[in-house]
Amino acid sequence: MALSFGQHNIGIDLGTSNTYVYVEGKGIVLREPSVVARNTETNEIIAVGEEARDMLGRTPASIAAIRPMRDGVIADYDTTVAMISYYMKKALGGRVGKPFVTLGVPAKITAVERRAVIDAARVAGARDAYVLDEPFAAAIGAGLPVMEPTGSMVVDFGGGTTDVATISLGGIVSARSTRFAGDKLNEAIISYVRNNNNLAIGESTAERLKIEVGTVSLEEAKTLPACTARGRDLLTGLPKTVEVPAIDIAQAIQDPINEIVNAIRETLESTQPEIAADVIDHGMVLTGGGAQLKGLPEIIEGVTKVSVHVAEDPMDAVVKGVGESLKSLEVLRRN
Ligand SMILES: Nc1ncnc2c1ncn2[C@@H]1O[C@H](COP(=O)(O)OP(=O)(O)OP(=O)(O)O)[C@@H](O)[C@H]1O
Repeated sequence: MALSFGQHNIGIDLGTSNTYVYVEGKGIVLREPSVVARNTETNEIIAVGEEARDMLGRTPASIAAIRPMRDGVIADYDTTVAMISYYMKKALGGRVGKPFVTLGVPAKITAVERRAVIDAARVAGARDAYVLDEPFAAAIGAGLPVMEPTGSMVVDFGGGTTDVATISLGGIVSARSTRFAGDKLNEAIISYVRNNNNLAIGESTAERLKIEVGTVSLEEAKTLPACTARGRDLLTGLPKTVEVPAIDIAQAIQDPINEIVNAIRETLESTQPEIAADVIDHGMVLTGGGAQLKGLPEIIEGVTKVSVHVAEDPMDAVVKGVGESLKSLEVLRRN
């Protein structure tokens, strides 16, 4: 679409864990955590992004560090508006004029949840807003031939949802969305360490342990060093440090990983035969932060017998795809 002076198109991956922003003509300009810190009395915004993330689990009564997105959808509308508005201004720098905004959303959310994302972007200052299904965007971002008469399969393993979809001829053929994703892995680690080490740890510590170990393979985990976890001893109530073996972390995340592998298997089972045949030929592509877990492609291949590839820069795939789609914004606007 030809833009007149002062108009800009931007694409946003409004994720449960991270928000990425793409500005047409510039590419990805911002990658920040989806966290906002507010003063609990005045509601004033104190920090957004990394600075706010560092406050998670460490705030006094006067400050609330909030993750406004949960399970892929808006959980706190006003805070989401404030976050989008902040990131839009940051991404556009001093540029004037309201942008057209396209946002990625999980494929299986309700019409009301979709509407809330569009409204939030408009209230945050968008001239107008559109949404694009995240697995479709991820497939574009991963370079899959989404417009061709051939079946492609993508698994977008994010923080709040894992979206699984088969795509052909510019549309989603079948999709599944499960809330088993990065946050559920963190919850599983918190509960494992609580039960095995009598230690209460926070979300950020669980996230660090998961990324440090970085594997779902029990064999590989046996070869890795233990991780240090600090938290509150549940027996004495005092601060404590423990060494958690890597195998414990890999073990802790087995159940949610199995749920994700099941969602992939079920999607394949409900796929039309021609699409299934294409997927066998080309394999499936993993995107999102969770795609970086080592051993995951092998587990999925073992269950589905389909080859699995991890996209280049898997966390950028959705925003890249949304960015690519801005070129067809005229089509989105007409629809
Ligand atoms: N190296 C890594 N190994 C394992 N998990 C990782 C790694 N890096 C990031 N993650 C996880 O990926 C998730 C974030 O991924 P991503 O930014 O793609 O999700 P999101 O877009 O915010 O979420 P959603 O799409 O579900 O709304 C977090 O749960 C994070 O812990």
